[in-house]
Amino acid sequence: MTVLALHDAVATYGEVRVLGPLSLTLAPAERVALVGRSGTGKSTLLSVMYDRWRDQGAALMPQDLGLVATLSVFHNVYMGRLDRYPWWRNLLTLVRPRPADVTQVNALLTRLGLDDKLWTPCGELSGGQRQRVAVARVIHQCGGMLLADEPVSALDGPLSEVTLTALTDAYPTAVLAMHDVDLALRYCSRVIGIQDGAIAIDQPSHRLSATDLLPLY
Ligand SMILES: Nc1ncnc2c1ncn2[C@@H]1O[C@H](COP(=O)(O)OP(=O)(O)OP(=O)(O)O)[C@@H](O)[C@H]1O
Repeated sequence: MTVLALHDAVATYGEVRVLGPLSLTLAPAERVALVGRSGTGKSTLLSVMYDRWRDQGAALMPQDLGLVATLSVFHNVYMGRLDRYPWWRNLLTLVRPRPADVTQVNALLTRLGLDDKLWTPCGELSGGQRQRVAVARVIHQCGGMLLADEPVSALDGPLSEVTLTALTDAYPTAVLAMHDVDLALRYCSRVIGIQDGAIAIDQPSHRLSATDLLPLY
């Protein structure tokens, strides 16, 4: 991956500008936390990044997860790679999953504490379980970089740590919108604080403490 850049990016809804103009660069192996008050523009910035960088391999885990409730956990995770395979392979997998795919998906689910849910429809899972399925799907996708919107907001304690470790092992280059500033400081090398659609803080994590981020909230 080369350095990625946004120059004077702007986002509007109707007549209302909610983001920018905003510029930033992202270097390979840089892990960025986006922090800031609810409604300040973090999701909007992630979607601008996804629009710009998807052709360069960016993978997105959206805040609403985008799972198919009637399909099993296996099939939802498999969907991370739908566009890699021909249509007939994907169609066959719907009816009769290949053992190699099942083994691969199951290993990921085991790491995330979900292996007993392999064939459960996603509509029958708790919020935290569904969030981990979306994490497994984006890891399975094997993109060049990760854009994730609150990937562990429904998890706590060791589960949020296990999940963030799995995500960051799979994606050395990532931008994660996070509301937990302690996790953001521990798992990310750089913190960008967003305030009213603009960058208010942009610092390496080791130079910041949770108190430094309080003015954003
Ligand atoms: N579809 C939409 N139509 C109109 N306005 C929108 C839409 N989506 C978001 N907004 C507005 O854009 C602004 C930024 O929203 P955004 O979702 O990016 O914030 P956020 O920082 O991700 O919030 P949260 O932490 O609550 O997810 C907010 O003022 C919001 O009301």
